[in-house]
Amino acid sequence: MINIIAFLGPSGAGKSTLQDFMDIPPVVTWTSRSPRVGEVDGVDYHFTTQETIMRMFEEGLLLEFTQYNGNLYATAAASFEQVIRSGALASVIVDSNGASELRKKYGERVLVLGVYAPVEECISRLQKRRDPNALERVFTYQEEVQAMQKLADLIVNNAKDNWERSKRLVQLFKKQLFM
Ligand SMILES: Nc1ncnc2c1ncn2[C@@H]1O[C@H](COP(=O)(O)OP(=O)(O)OP(=O)(O)O)[C@@H](O)[C@H]1O
Ligand SMILES: Nc1nc2c(ncn2[C@@H]2O[C@H](COP(=O)(O)O)[C@@H](O)[C@H]2O)c(=O)[nH]1
Repeated sequence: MINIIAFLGPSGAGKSTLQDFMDIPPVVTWTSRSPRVGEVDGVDYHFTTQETIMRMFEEGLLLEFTQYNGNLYATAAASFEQVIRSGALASVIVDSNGASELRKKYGERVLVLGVYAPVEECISRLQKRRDPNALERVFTYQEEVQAMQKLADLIVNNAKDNWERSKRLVQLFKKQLFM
């Protein structure tokens, strides 16, 4: 039985877009980065400080945490315990560290959904988003795609001319989960 869909892939590939489209309740993770325009605390992330995340780690409250682009990102263990206990289905966006830890802890209950797009498209999407770290974010593109290829159970090519197929694939996949 699958309880957790973990979206994995390089920055700008379209993980959040496909997560929204799939419409499976998200697990809200923690970050020390500042909110982007339009992001809401408790919805997009629990926005907090590095110190709070480190304290949560010391108190054993985290399943894992990672550093990305100068900020910390963390998943709280309790969010997943609740999903597993209730037999619900939830989705989360993580990097390869998060995906590995989820897999280690919950095995077959986790499905890793890889999302990628060509690097030049990722750059232009991040620039359109006015991301101040657009180029830094794609420095690690190659290694993130390699990690995704190793860890993902299913990979979606989310290039712009493939959008209709990406949507169809995640829709079909969601249907399967409820059958
Ligand atoms: N198939 C697509 N074609 C064109 N634009 C797309 C496509 N998918 C997503 N986008 C756009 O690309 C931008 C980045 O998408 P999104 O935020 O979903 O990426 P992400 O993988 O979650 O990125 P990050 O890890 O940096 O948060 C958004 O503006 C989104 O609307
Ligand atoms: N290991 C974890 N990685 C996470 C978590 N939450 C997000 N992420 C990763 O960070 C990037 C960047 O996110 P952004 O919102 O600043 O664009 C994201 O793509 C994920 O790969 C987490 O809790 N743990």
